[in-house]
Amino acid sequence: MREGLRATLAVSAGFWCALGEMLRSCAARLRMLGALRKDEHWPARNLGPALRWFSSEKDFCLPNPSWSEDLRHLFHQFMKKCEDGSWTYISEKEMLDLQKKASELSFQNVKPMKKKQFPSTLTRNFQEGLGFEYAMFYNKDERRIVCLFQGGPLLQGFPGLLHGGAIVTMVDYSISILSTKTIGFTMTAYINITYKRPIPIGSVVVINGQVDKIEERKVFLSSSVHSADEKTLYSEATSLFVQLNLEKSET
Ligand SMILES: CCCCCCCCCCCCCCCC(=O)SCCNC(=O)CCNC(=O)[C@H](O)C(C)(C)COP(=O)(O)OP(=O)(O)OC[C@H]1O[C@@H](n2cnc3c(N)ncnc32)[C@H](O)[C@@H]1OP(=O)(O)O
Repeated sequence: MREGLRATLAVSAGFWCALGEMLRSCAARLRMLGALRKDEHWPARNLGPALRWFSSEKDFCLPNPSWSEDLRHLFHQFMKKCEDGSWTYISEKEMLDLQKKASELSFQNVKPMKKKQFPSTLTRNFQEGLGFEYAMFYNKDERRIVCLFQGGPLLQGFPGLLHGGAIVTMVDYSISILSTKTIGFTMTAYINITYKRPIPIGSVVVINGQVDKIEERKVFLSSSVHSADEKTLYSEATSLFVQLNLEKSET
């Protein structure tokens, strides 16, 4: 009898503990949402207009008011490098054209997307200054890409620091454009990134990507992420991109 009572008490204590934990977690979430809603930058109330579609005409790679002095300075430096033709600026239109072409591909049983079915790429789905602010430059002869990147507050991981997933997203996106421009449409087979120093939110970093080797459909690339003054090495990555085998996948 006593054993039964003890077991019942243990079960009910466990139940109340679990319920308490659940309520505390709900309260914390509500507090967080409340705090975010008070933040004037929080876009949740305004998600509709925040979505950018394939058809967007605006060049989001050009400077906007959220860009820091460092980002503007580097952007103008690279625009100068474009004057002799060694480097070319990759406009939003060029990226969207690539994306549109990619959306028309039929491979690995994925049906081509209908026009306007999906919003723009992940890196462009944030309001100005809150997510990924970047501009890219391509050097065809050297098979290199440079991405000037300023990560906003919605990309936070540890307080005040960029999330590693956001960093690798920007690296992956930059070198995916490089490999696609080098041999045609490719997909990431692997990317191996080492995070050496944390990146503060809002700071400007320079992503350098280069093609190391091409073996038939395989493109091996390496990349680094440095501070704007090149003094700090934040991350390094090696990766393999594989050219899409469209013939194989269409069968
Ligand atoms: C569509 C792109 C648009 C880009 C335009 C840009 C702008 C606009 C869109 C923006 C887009 C951003 C995009 C970001 C980049 C992603 O985020 S891509 C998404 C993440 N990646 C994926 O989901 C890929 C999933 N994996 C796959 O689909 C397939 O495994 C792959 C990678 C396409 C390769 O498959 P496959 O064509 O059947 O090739 P397969 O015969 O298996 O392998 C070919 C060779 O590669 C080797 N290989 C394959 N995988 C591996 C591996 N993991 N490790 C080592 N070797 C490997 C094989 O051993 C083989 O070597 P060889 O025997 O020839 O020497």
